[in-house]
Amino acid sequence: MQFCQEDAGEASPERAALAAEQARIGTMYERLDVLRAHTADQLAEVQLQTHTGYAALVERETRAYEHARRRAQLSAVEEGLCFGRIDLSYDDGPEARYVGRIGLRDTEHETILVDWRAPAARPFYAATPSDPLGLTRRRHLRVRRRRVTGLDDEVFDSEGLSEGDRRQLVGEAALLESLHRGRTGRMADIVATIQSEQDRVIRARLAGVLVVQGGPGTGKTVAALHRAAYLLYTHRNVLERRGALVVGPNTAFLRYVSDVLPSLGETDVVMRTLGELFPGVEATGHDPHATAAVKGSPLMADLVAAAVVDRQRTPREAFGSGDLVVEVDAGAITVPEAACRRVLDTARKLPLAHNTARKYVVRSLLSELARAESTLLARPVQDDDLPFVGERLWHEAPVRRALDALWPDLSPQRLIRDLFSDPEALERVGELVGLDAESRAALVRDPALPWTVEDVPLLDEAADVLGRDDSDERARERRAEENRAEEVRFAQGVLEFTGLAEDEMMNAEALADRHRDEGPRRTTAERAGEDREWAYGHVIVDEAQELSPMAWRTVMRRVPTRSLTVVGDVAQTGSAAGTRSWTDALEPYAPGKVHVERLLVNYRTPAPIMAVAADVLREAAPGEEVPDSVREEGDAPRGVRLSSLPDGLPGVVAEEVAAIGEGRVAVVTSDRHLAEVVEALPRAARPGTAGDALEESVVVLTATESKGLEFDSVVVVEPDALLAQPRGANDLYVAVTRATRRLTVAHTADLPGVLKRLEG
Ligand SMILES: Nc1ncnc2c1ncn2[C@@H]1O[C@H](COP(=O)(O)OP(=O)(O)OP(=O)(O)O)[C@@H](O)[C@H]1O
Repeated sequence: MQFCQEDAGEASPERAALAAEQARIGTMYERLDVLRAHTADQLAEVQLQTHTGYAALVERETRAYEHARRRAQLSAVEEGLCFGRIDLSYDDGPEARYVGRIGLRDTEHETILVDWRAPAARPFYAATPSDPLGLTRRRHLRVRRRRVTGLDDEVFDSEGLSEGDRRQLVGEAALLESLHRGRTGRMADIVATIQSEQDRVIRARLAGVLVVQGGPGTGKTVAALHRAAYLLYTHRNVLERRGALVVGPNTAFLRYVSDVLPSLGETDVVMRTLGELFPGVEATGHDPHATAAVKGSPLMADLVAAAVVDRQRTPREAFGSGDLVVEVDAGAITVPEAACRRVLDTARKLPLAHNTARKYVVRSLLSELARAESTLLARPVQDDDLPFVGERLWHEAPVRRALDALWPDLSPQRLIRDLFSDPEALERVGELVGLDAESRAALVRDPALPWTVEDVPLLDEAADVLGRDDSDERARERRAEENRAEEVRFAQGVLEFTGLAEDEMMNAEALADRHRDEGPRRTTAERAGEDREWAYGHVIVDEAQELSPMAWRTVMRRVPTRSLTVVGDVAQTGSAAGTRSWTDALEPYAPGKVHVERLLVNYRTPAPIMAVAADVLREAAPGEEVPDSVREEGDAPRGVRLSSLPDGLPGVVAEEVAAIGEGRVAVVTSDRHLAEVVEALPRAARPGTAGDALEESVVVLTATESKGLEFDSVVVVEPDALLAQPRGANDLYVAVTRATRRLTVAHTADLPGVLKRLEG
């Protein structure tokens, strides 16, 4: 049942209902205005405080931080502050509960608006006719600029409604209205129209690995982002300290989804592509399919470990002589082979990473060299003095060079660059771990080339095996830890003294953390983003089917608690070493703790386009189900035969631009035709160039780049070339499922069999 301002008659009950809701909504906005003014006053007042001393400073900074955050939150909720109402029936009478972006209380502390993430709001999303959760009615409110423009009611009246399907949509009219809106190049939040199957995903418990598997357009991404907002709200204490990380396939995608969390009032989340997970490297390019397949394979972990051992050499391996002979100022000094071997064997057995064990190697060999020098000079030296003599020798270049050749200080970049640019080393190390000649050849690269996305997990693996000589740092940390308990006690005192503890603005641990070395200005997200070893409280991985076994190792290092949301569709896997089975990929990391939820309804693509997609899916992933489209009706997809791309494509694209009006068109092509398509459409945008390509009216993308995105109209170019790519059927499936309204397939050759439906 649905009504809006325009169709409400003079004194109709509908008009009365609108007026009543308008009054309620008006009260909420009045309250919002009061709170905003109050928060602005509080912030100004805090900023003017001039008391000195640590407690006053802490109080000022904590209050300023929280007031500023509250102010940002209050200003982000202006549009769509309240979007729903649920009516519940209790023995002692009915209750009407309003649901919105944030919670609000009136001056009497009575709740006038429930935060959408709060347990009290759950029935709004989760109730179905077969399980109404105590609701008699659910109402969606359409509000524009503080004015109630329409209502959409569902009555959960057991007398009047038949047993419904559990998957029945909630608020169908509100949902369809939001789905019909033109695309803007940025994903919007769906807080007003979350569906019950999505709500289960959003509110699932924090612990363990939640996999959200679903076909294209089933709302996996948007549900995962709402889950992040929900978790940050519900588990603020844990997540504020450890932070949350969202991993997406590329920067265009991250930009596409970047408005969702701020619109839900959450800004403190780290968003990274896989190519950015290793601080200091920003990889965007990909390796060719064959190389990517090798680099993603779990054998690479063995290869990296073996490459490190390969750099730990005896004098014979490094210089061709059994003894270590070094030319120093005093003359040639010699450490016998047996002594060298003893030091190196011991170092290899130490339970230490390579760079940490180096300290032992260097110290021990310097002592041996010091002894050798004293023999050469016939000047006996006491054992106690060896370190000093060694220290002096360390300043002689030949000594450093010799020790570096035996056990070098290695950065991950140096290890991988040296290995991949040295076919002999690759052969030596590769053979040890069982890597065949073809795979070894695929790894050889020019050291001057930039890192690829597929290199990043290898660098991360190397960093793990190499370790860092962080003994100074650790000594500092030990001292800091000793102070920490004291600081937490002190912070607790400050919180109690200032009354901040009662306001629940902050806990003592978080306050103590904030005032440690780094000072209060850096947010958790900033600190986490720069630290490779940061352990996040929760990690969300989107388009997760693209992750190789090596990439999973990288992600898992960032979340030792294994609290993850993994979002993807194994039918869309395009990358060479991508995931085919969630269980195989994830169970080893969290045995018994992997839970798969399936989303089955497609909110993006109308049924006529999904019929085309279904034919492609049978080829790409036989046995996988095509999700049901919410929208039955839609423009018929079409095939257009062109004499050539330059002659025909601009006309097809112009027709699409005209057909969709304000919306966005994507031209999706194979890697092979990319340059030709770009040339044929000189005014179309490309990702990675200035500005936001997705906000332009026409953008050209490869199938890989189009993953996770959506457009009002999609023109797929030369489908046979897409099919000919490795995992080409998956790529074509991705391409044809990006459209929200129109799909055109432009081709110069015959249409491939899977698209025969478009002939005629
Ligand atoms: N409950 C909902 N209300 C309104 N819009 C929705 C809802 N669920 C999903 N959508 C919309 O459907 C579209 C597809 O959602 P999303 O991109 O999250 O799907 P996906 O499953 O991640 O797709 P893909 O696998 O193709 O990347 C988006 O525009 C999203 O806003």
